[in-house]
Amino acid sequence: MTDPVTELSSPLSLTIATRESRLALWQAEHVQSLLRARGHAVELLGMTTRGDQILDRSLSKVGGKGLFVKELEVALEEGRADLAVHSLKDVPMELPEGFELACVMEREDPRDAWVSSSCADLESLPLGAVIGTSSLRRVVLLRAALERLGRGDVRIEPLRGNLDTRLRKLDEGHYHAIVLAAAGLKRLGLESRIRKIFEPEEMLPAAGQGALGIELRQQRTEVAAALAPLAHRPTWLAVAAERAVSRAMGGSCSMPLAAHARWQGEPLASELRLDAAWGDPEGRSPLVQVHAAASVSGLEAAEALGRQVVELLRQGGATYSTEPIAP
Ligand SMILES: NCc1[nH]cc(CCC(=O)O)c1CC(=O)O
Repeated sequence: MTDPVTELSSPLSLTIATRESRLALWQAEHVQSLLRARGHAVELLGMTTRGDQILDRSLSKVGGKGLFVKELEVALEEGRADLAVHSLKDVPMELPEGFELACVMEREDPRDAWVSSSCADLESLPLGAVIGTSSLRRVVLLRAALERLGRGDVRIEPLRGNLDTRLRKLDEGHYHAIVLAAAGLKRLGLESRIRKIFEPEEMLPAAGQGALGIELRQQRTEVAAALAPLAHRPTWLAVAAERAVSRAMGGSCSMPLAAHARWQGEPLASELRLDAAWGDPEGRSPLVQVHAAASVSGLEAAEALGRQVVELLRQGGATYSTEPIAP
């Protein structure tokens, strides 16, 4: 009997463009090993992106759209690499002409994690405590949670840098606690740093959080065929619904927007429930939180669910981002 894998796609020689943070390298190496196991020869091409260089300012102030992916796309365009592996959360809603998201892989834990050595949770923060995060989504969700607890004394301060940098800044005592994606910590073997996982009800994740996406040039059909076995349809449809929300809200990762989809039972066979939350960055109006559910068997239905949730967000008072995106 012939191997079904080699029948489907003959062995290719592939190069993966990747950022050089520890998390990006882990993700690229993960895809590299999966492709190697299927008989392909796979090399990595490490590169630095603008997003990696900006360490002193909050990304939302810089104009976060695509800061982590542009250089990788140039490498694909120039034929120096065949594919790029991204945290889907960092991938802009609209890819540039000629590029496609060819493969969405099975999602890691999509939730946010509370990291602190001194405090078990929000409730046990001392008076005047400082939490570190620069994500506008986390800021508005934390503010809402702190307000519910009557903890107007707690401050939220900017925190930037890759995972190791952020953990170091916590350990140096600049913050009582920080909030990070559980997926990144787990991938880097730092799960023991997680003090508490926020359930989506407490802190709704960002669109695409925990999922990996593989980008390539359109018309590289032989590369797309090689990636097909790595795709995970339940994740793909869930993140398609989430990303439809971000897209319709004009969103990037620099928006105070959360969108999270979950299969209510067996993936694909049950309804997909999509939750979204939008916060006023200036904190003048309360958080808008909505959800809807539907049977979703394909991309059309997933995106329709996303648009339905956007309609609910708008009815609740959420506004589009109309700010121009800084270069
Ligand atoms: N914006 C940075 C970023 N992009 C993806 C992840 C984590 C891994 C993931 O969501 O897949 C992180 C770090 C974080 O938010 O803590």
